[in-house]
Amino acid sequence: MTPTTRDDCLRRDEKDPLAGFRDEFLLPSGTVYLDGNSLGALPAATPGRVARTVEQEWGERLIASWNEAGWWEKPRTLGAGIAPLVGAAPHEVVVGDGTSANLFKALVAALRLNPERHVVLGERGNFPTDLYITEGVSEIMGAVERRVHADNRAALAGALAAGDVAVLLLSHVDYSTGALRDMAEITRLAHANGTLVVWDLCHSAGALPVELASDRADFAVGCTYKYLNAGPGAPAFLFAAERHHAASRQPLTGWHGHARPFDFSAGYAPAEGASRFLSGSQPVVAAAALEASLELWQRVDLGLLREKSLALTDLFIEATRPAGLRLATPREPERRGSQVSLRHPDGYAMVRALIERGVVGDFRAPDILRFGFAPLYLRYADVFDAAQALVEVVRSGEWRDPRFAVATGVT
Ligand SMILES: Cc1ncc(COP(=O)(O)O)c(C=O)c1O
Ligand SMILES: Nc1c(O)cccc1C(=O)C[C@H](N)C(=O)O
Repeated sequence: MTPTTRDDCLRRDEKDPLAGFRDEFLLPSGTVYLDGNSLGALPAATPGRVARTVEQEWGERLIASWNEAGWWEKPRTLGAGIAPLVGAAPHEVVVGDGTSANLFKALVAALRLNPERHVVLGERGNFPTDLYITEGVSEIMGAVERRVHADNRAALAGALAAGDVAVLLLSHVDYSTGALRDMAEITRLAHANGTLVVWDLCHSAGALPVELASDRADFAVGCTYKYLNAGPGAPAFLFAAERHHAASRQPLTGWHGHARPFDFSAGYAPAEGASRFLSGSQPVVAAAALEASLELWQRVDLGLLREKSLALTDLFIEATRPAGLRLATPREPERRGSQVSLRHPDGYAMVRALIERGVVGDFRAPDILRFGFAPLYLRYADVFDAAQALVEVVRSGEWRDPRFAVATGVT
């Protein structure tokens, strides 16, 4: 049942089995933070962990820490920490580089695994880096890029049925509308047409349970700075299904992906397993922040997380109805990520006015007011208050104040 009053929400908060996690985050007071789908909140354990890496591991033990503190192994140990959150085996995930770089590696590897074909199928309206990297990969690989509407099943099936698609790249959850795609069904359809699939998990890792192995995904990439709370610019992850390990050839053949890096030999030989997707040295200090957040994430029941996420998005959708904004997010729970998007041509000013009231969401062109729901640190009462604030902003017309119309840097 969707709570309908603030008192209902307070009662839901009292019974919430995930409520205790809120105290494990450092949140500014007086703010309802609905932008954890862009930059997640700071775990309370992170500053201490980063300080330990800097002061003790680096400051005191210097070079010895590559072995003693496990720095060399971090891409694999952190990958193993992400694996249960995305339904993968520990040795199928490595951490390193950024999402864009990992997309590049995964797309090239997938194209090379399907050498008879030369089409990369992407989706219209995907996050721009996915579009741009696909463009770059296609140029370098002599491939042809096509785009379909991912949520139009007939169009997707038709594009795959052409029989020339080497690889399909999709976002599991759309960054703009929050639409959740059926990974199992789409992957099955792609495979039936001889196509490999790369999934972008930026908006699903830590937002909902993901089942890469049982859904038969080929490759996946994702960032750790949104729902996984690892901090701005934190290292990303790459999943490669075990069945592709031996034959995969990625293009950024640096020494961290070499079979025997300390032989310092003149020729490249790929490492075993997903490690062959690594390239060069990784930001160890940033990795410490990811390690701290993953320790917290190991204790999260993803079933409970999904239940609360759907309850929060449902509450927000219902409680913002009086604002009269058009819903861009699917109403059916099984088609929704952990986000609610509403449309209005003056959405930018509305979001700015809302931020002034202490409710932080964001705006995505051309007309999307976007709100992310991180179940570990959001309370039902917060969501109720945020919805009320949005209704008041829209109804009062306070967003018409000219100072809210001026675009300001990063949004
Ligand atoms: C779907 C998606 N892919 C990729 C990215 C980002 O890529 P990178 O981490 O390389 O900046 C984002 C957000 O920034 C995203 O929403
Ligand atoms: N990665 C970001 C960045 O480096 C700067 C500003 C914003 C971001 C984001 O993550 C945006 C986010 N992917 C989005 O869905 O809009």
